[in-house]
Amino acid sequence: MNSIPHVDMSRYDSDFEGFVQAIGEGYEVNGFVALTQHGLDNDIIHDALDISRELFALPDEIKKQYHMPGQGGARGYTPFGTEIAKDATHVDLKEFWHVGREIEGTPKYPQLQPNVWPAEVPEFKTRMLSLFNELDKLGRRVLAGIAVYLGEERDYFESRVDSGNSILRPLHYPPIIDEGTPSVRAGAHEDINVITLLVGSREPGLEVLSKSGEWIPVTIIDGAIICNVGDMLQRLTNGVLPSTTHRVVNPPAPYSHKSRYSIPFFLHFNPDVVIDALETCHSEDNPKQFEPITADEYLNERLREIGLLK
Ligand SMILES: O=C(O)CCC(=O)C(=O)O
Ligand SMILES: [Fe+2]
Repeated sequence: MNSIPHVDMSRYDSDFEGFVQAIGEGYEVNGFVALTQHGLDNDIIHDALDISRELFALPDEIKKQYHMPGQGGARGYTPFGTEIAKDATHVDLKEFWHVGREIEGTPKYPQLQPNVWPAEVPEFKTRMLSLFNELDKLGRRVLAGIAVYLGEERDYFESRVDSGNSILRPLHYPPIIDEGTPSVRAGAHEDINVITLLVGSREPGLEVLSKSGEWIPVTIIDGAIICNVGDMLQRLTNGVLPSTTHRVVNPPAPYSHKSRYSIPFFLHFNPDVVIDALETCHSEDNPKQFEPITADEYLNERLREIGLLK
C-alpha cells in the first residue's frame, strides 16, 4: 500500500454490486478507504470547520466551563493534554469537543446524554448537527455495502445503528511550541466504534500502519472523505475487516507552526447491540477471536483505557 484506495460513492446508485466489491475489498486489505463523489455538500463541511476554528479560539477559561468530568468526555469540551492513546506513555497534543445525536423528547437509551452547546458561538449547534446528520446518512450507505459484502441483508445495520451513540468530534491540534516534545498530535490507536468518517485537514500528519508494518502517510484527492473500520466492526467480522492502527504525527515546519483542524464522525452501534462474530466470519478453521459483548460495555471498557473515563 502506498496510500489508501479511493472508492467512488456514486456507484452506490449506479452499480451497487460494483460498489460492494470495491468497498469490501478496500476494507479487507487496508481497513481504510477514501470516499469520492460522496454527495456531501462542501459548504456543510467548510462551515463546520470554520465554526470549529471560532470555538477553539475562545479563551481556555471559557472552554473549560464546558468540560464535563466523569462523563467520559461524551459531550462538550475535552481540554488539551487529556486523552492518551491506549498503552501510550505521553498524552496527545489536541483538544476537542464531542457532539452526540440530538434527541427530541425522552431518549430511548439513557446512555445517550444531552448535548452541550457553547453559548459564545451560537451557530456551532446548527452547523455541527447538519454535518452530524449528513455523515450519519453517508455512513449508513457505506454500512449497506459492507453488509452485502459480508453476505448479510443490505439493511442489516439499519436497526442496529439508528439510535447509536455516535459522536462528531471537532478536533484542534495547536501549533507545536516545544519541538522536542515526546508527545505526538495523536498517538497510534485504533478507533473504538463501527466505522469512522473523517473530514477536514489536508495538512500532513495522518498515517496508517500497513500490514507489513510501515507507516503510510494518507494522501487523498481533495474533497474525499476518509472512512475506516473501527474495533466494533473488526469484532463483528472476527477480524475479516481490520481496524487499522493510525496516528497523527507532528509535521515538519512550516506545518508544525500552524494549527490542524479535523472532524471525525465515530459511527456507533445502539448501546444494547451484542457484538458477536457474524456466522459468515467464523468457522472451525477460523474460530471466534472475541467474546460477545454489548456495544455499551465495550465502549466503557475502552474509554477507561484512553483516560476519558475513570
Ligand atoms: O485528525 C485526524 O486526522 C485523525 C483523528 C483520529 O484518528 C481520531 O480522532 O481518532
Ligand atoms: Fe482515530
